[in-house]
Amino acid sequence: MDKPLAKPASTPVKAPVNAAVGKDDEKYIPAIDLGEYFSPSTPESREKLAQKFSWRRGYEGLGEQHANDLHQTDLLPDQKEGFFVGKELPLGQVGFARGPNIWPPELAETEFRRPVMEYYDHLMRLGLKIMEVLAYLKLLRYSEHKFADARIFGSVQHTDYGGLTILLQQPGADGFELWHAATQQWIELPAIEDKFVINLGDMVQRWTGGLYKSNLHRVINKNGGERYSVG
Ligand SMILES: O=C(O)CCC(=O)C(=O)O
Ligand SMILES: [Fe+2]
Repeated sequence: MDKPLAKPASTPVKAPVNAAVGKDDEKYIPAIDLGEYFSPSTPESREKLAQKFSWRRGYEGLGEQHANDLHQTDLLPDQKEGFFVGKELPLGQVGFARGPNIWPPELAETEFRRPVMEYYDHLMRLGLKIMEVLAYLKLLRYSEHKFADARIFGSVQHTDYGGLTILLQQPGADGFELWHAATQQWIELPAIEDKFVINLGDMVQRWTGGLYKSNLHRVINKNGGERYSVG
């Protein structure tokens, strides 16, 4: 059970995070002084934190976010600023928003960095709980491919609509094919023992602004028998 991180009553909280996550009977309220964070001592100290990094951590300035509304295109930039935090990672990571956090140097470790990361860890655990509700496992059996109709496949070409598909295929039971857009051809992916095929779905493609692709794939079971997979 996590301990609430509430500050002692004697400490003034200028702008507490307005979020509490119910966990059984307890509430987890991070004691993060946002007022302190958003009032840097000098504009230069704020500038040092700005999100000029490719991994998009740190400060995002007032008016930098400009959402688009398809029905009303004359809307102006948002009047909010933000601070983006993620898992603490070394430099040089491949992928979306992955790298070290950019912390405000003028705020004490115990006042800002530690409660922010503790709340981040708490939300990660909550996220996993929510994923338990959304995630499912499917056990698949494919018929042998002996169809005259060219429109019939074990699994017709598609992209996965969700987040992540983790596929375990029976060794030797090939049949998974991946569309390689650059060469405009299907690539056969052999089923290898102890190896997963990870498919990213449409939601991840949208989420990462297209950096990670929801790739087209299909299954043709030419193995001369049934084919099993689990995902
Ligand atoms: O069975 C396989 O190898 C692929 C299954 C698949 O593409 C899916 O379930 O979305
Ligand atoms: Fe799929």
